[in-house]
Amino acid sequence: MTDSPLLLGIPSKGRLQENCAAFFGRAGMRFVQERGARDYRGAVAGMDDVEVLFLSASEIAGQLASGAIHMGVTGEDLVRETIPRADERVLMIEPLGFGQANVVVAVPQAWIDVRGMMDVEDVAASFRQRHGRRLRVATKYVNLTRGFFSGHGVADYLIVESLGATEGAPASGAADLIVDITTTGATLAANALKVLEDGIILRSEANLVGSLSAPWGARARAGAAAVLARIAAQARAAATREVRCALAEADEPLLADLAGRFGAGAPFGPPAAGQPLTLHAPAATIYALADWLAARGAHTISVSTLDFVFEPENALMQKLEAGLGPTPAADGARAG
Ligand SMILES: Nc1ncnc2c1ncn2[C@@H]1O[C@H](COP(=O)(O)OP(=O)(O)OP(=O)(O)O)[C@@H](O)[C@H]1O
Ligand SMILES: O=P(O)(O)OC[C@H]1O[C@H](OP(=O)(O)OP(=O)(O)O)[C@H](O)[C@@H]1O
Ligand SMILES: [Mg+2]
Repeated sequence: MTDSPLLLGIPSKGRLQENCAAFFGRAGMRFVQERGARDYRGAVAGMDDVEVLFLSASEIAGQLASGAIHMGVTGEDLVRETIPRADERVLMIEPLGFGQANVVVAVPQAWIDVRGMMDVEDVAASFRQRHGRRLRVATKYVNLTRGFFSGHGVADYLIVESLGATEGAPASGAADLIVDITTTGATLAANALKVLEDGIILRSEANLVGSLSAPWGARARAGAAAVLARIAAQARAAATREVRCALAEADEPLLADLAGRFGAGAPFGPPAAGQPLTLHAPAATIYALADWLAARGAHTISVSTLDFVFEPENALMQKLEAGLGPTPAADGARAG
């Protein structure tokens, strides 16, 4: 009986690739491609239960939906567009803080009276009368567009499916307005387009996503637990500073006061006589915390960053386990 390792989809090109590699790097995961950069399968050094597949961001969304991979990094825009009723088929485990982009409705700047979706509804209604045809929307986000337009009562329009350079469609006459993704707005501006005031369909960013239809055997779960433990430990470390100081009366009431004022904990307890006090404090509080400690006679208040803080409980793995339900009795049967 075979039990599949965790199949983890990582963007191999495009906007998300570099940030994604850097993210896993910070979490202590180094990808090994034995046959060089063109090898589309890989491993993670020191993680036997994980196999990495290098795919495009849109393929990752598709393979999470079909259950061909267990976990992957992709944009929420692709998840919502590619997977009907996405919340039944995948679990958004954690937003990753990169790959931010908005899916928006944009119209020619020359349409000065058109500011919001209500105006688009008016334009759509009068378009056939005035031009003898329906309003045309160029996009590759066909499903997101349909949902958003129907939510705003716009029905009389035609989608022109676009495979690239969507922003050029109004100028070339291929469509009248567009739905596309934007980050800086530079491409929209260069094409004399403007975003409607209520035209943000989705605020997207890269997410760590789990598949609810993949065959989650014991080995895949062990692989996920290993990956999520490092990610959680890195995230905890990034939000925390370790503060050490010499302080004569670091007793329980003082520690309670520190927790209440600054959210600072003493994970190793009150120090023994003559030993330094070690605190873990939210990064944003350390200057105020240092002042407060100094006012109480502390000296050599030393602040350091941390690489990892591992704790026995892992909220990310708990979230995944809750979404997956209990391990099926005969894991091996479907695993490859
Ligand atoms: N400014 C941006 N423009 C487009 N996508 C962005 C931007 N910023 C972040 N992204 C994210 O990157 C994802 C992948 O986009 P990208 O164009 O890099 O993919 P790709 O590798 O070209 O894939 P495909 O060949 O399937 O289009 C987007 O769906 C989105 O989630
Ligand atoms: O708001 P901006 O910062 O200008 O970015 C938006 C542009 O970037 C993306 O294209 P990309 O460069 O990924 O090329 P593609 O269309 O070939 O995927 C997107 O489709 C927009 O055209
Ligand atoms: Mg692209």
